[in-house]
Amino acid sequence: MDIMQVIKDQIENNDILLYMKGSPNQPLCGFSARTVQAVMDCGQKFAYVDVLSNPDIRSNLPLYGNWPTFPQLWVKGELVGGCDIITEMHEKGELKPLLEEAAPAE
Ligand SMILES: N[C@@H](CCC(=O)N[C@@H](CS)C(=O)NCC(=O)O)C(=O)O
Ligand code: FES
Repeated sequence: MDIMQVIKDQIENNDILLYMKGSPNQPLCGFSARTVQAVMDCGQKFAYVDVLSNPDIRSNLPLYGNWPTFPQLWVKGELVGGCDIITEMHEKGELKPLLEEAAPAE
């Protein structure tokens, strides 16, 4: 499948999706570590893609979303931001309500 279609499917099929370096339990960069910590603090389930083990996604997602770096948090099909934006939103108390709104009701 076309890589842009793979990315589109991932974004459309996961309401909370974090593209990061490494995994939530083992982030492999400080930017990804800080971001995944903020997301985990909010207590909702989320999907992630490790761009270090997916080089095609690493090289093409920046074109897809017009955002050059990782991490990238996508919520309900939209790019919310990277490390700076997500940690700032978390500090302001804005991240948790956004993720609660996006998460499927249990
Ligand atoms: N200011 C950025 C910091 C993230 C950043 O600079 N990421 C770099 C280093 S991890 C990156 O993704 N570079 C492109 C690449 O490694 O493919 C943010 O808020 O997310
Ligand atoms: S991997 Fe070097 S700054 Fe993220």
